[in-house]
Amino acid sequence: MRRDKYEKELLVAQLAVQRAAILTKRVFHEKAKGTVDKNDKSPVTIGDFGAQALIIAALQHNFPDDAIVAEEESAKLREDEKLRSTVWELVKDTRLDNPDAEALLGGPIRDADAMVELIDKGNSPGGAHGRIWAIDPIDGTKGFLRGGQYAVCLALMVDGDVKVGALGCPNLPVDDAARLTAGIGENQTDDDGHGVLFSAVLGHGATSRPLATVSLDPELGKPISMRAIDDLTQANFCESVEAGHSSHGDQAAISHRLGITAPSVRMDSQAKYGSIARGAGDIYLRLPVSATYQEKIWDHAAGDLIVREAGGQVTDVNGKRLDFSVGRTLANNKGVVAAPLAVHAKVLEAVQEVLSSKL
Ligand SMILES: Nc1ncnc2c1ncn2[C@@H]1O[C@H](COP(=O)(O)O)[C@@H](O)[C@H]1OP(=O)(O)O
Ligand SMILES: [Mg+2]
Ligand SMILES: [Mg+2]
Ligand SMILES: [Mg+2]
Repeated sequence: MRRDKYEKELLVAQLAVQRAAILTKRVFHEKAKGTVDKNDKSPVTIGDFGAQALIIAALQHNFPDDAIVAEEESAKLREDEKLRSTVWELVKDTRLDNPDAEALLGGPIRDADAMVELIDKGNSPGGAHGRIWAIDPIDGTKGFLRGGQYAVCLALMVDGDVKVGALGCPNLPVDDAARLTAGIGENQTDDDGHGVLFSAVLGHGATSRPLATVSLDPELGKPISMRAIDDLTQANFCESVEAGHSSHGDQAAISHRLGITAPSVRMDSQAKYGSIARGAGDIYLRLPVSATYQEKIWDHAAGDLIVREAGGQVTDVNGKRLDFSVGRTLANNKGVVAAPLAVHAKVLEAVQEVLSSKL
């Protein structure tokens, strides 16, 4: 079956993520310099709002009829004049160092009022109909603050199915061959050799390219694929840093059951999906810690597609594909199990054995 290549959507998504990541990197460095408060939540707040505004501006310019589900809303900015002007100062001079690319995204936002309004365009309830973009302007808040991993995430869903995904990971190595190491979740840098942009279009594979390379050529990326692994004992698995986001205990039991000897690699954000998609790691486990938490679509949409297009399978703990068609959350799913297609069933079996042994 011939599938739509979504060329313009992919290009706009890539450039929008690249532009937003310029802003998040500036915020990170200004935090380090003490220009923004290091100790409260303000760096991430500034980065979240600024990145979301820039991405929505690009989407509205190119696809004005599309709906948007984004993580943040503008209430805090409307009531805090100082925060609003801090964010605006950053947004107003964040641009791509490529005039054609910048023009494609619609150029600068008009003023601070327009910026605040753009942020609120991300309030769609989501659902199973039409074109809906999902945005997480900074995924992995804690990683961003720690100087570990975070991601700028954007995906397009059409009738509830993810068609296009882009993930900007400023602190991951550019080199696809760099295996995950224990220290990747902290004290990373976005200097030379770091910053990668993963993307995928349904039916057309997944790619990676340097986050810093701004180009109007959507074909610039190198194809990525998961590592072929038949001996699961040699697998390398990754999980959240935060014990409150997924069950480290269950994940350790699953990995033990699979005979995996390497310790887990802990890192924040959808950088985990990108990392396994390019074979830097093999398995991503996200076992629920709470019976009530519903995963958000913007935390998974891009990563789910990128892993599947790289030869992986992504399901929940019951073996169901992630269902992006039911609103702003993955209300029909529990947890995430992502692994190369050939071994996913085996991993899922271990997941279910561990979970049923707890009942
Ligand atoms: N109680 C929770 N359980 C699972 N995920 C959570 C929870 N609270 C927040 N998150 C979100 O989980 C994602 C991070 O997951 P990870 O631990 O894999 O890095 C983030 O999107 C974070 O939001 P945020 O986007 O604000 O950082
Ligand atoms: Mg998130
Ligand atoms: Mg976020
Ligand atoms: Mg958040």
